[in-house]
Amino acid sequence: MQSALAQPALQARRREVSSFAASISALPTRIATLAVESLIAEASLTPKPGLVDSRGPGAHADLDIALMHRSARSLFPCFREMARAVTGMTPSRQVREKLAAIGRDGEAAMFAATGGVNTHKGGIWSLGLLTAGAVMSSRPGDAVEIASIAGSIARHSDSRMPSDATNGSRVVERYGVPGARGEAQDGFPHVVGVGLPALRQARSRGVGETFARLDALLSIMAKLDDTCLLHRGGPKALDTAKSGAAEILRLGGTSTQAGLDALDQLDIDLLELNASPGGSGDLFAATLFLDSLNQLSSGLPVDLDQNGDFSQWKS
Ligand SMILES: CC(C)(COP(=O)(O)OP(=O)(O)OC[C@H]1O[C@@H](n2cnc3c(N)ncnc32)[C@H](O)[C@@H]1O)[C@@H](O)C(=O)NCCC(=O)NCCS
Ligand SMILES: Nc1ncnc2c1ncn2[C@@H]1O[C@H](COP(=O)(O)OP(=O)(O)OP(=O)(O)O)[C@@H](O)[C@H]1O
Repeated sequence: MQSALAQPALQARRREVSSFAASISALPTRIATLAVESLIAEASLTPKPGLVDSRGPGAHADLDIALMHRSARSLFPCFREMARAVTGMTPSRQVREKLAAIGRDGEAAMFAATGGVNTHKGGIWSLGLLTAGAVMSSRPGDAVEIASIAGSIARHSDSRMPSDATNGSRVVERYGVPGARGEAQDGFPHVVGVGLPALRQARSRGVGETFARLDALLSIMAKLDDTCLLHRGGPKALDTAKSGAAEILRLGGTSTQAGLDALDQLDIDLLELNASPGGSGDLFAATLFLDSLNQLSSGLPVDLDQNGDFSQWKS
């Protein structure tokens, strides 16, 4: 029988256990919310070259910003389900196949929300794997570990993967580039080795969040073999995007007038080629996601919705 003295200690322990249980069960919701907010912040970031932003559809006649936001919100159950499914698991073929099944349902939800338009196929893939990596990581907020766990999952095979050729698989074969699958299997080098360092470096220069985000996106574009660009406009579109992005950064980035002028020119060049860096957009959203997880785990406030009205600043 419990002594009267032991009662408060027992109650405190019960409270501790139930608050731990609550924090564990809240984690999938929190992580899925950040994944959706990252996709929304990516779409809202303006002005992006070739991509949908708050000015308009870029090179995508079938897309607009409201559709991108609706699509991102439709993916909340998908990311939360992925986070729940991998809680307590380690990377394995079983995990890969479970995530793939949830991801395909997510694609169906996306197509239902958009009336059949591909808004976030690449986003489901990259953010889905990183969501799983975030749940499985023993070091919350450690971007390199999260991306490396995501890579370990992506390297397992998925026996139920459809064998039909896709836009991505065709150009991967034709041009010998890694594509979305290779990027994930390598542990997202363009997120942890390019986008995140560029975002942090731009912030440390004190340029303001919108410019820091634009510079991070351009840093990814300058290096990535983006299969969206290759599919729409072949090597010419890819070279235009890479060299145009590198030139903006060489001019000092988007917080300089010369950089902004070059950004306008790159937008015009990509629209003429009907080409858009959708893969870079996805990996930039992944960059924001890992950055927000890092801020959350450091006890810092997370505010993904920081894209000011750029048009007021621009001369
Ligand atoms: C592996 C995927 C990306 C299909 O790849 P595929 O090579 O066939 O290309 P597809 O043209 O269909 O889509 C690729 C998309 O990735 C993005 N992307 C393009 N280039 C890159 C790149 N270098 N790195 C990252 N993403 C890129 C673009 O948005 C592009 O639209 C994925 O859609 C898939 O297999 N989905 C099935 C369900 C699944 O596994 N879901 C998620 C599990 S976590
Ligand atoms: N802001 C953005 N604007 C447009 N696409 C984006 C944006 N951010 C990410 N993307 C990614 O780009 C991809 C859309 O590219 P695209 O329209 O070329 O796809 P597709 O269906 O493969 O090709 P197509 O429409 O030429 O047949 C999506 O999978 C999405 O993940």
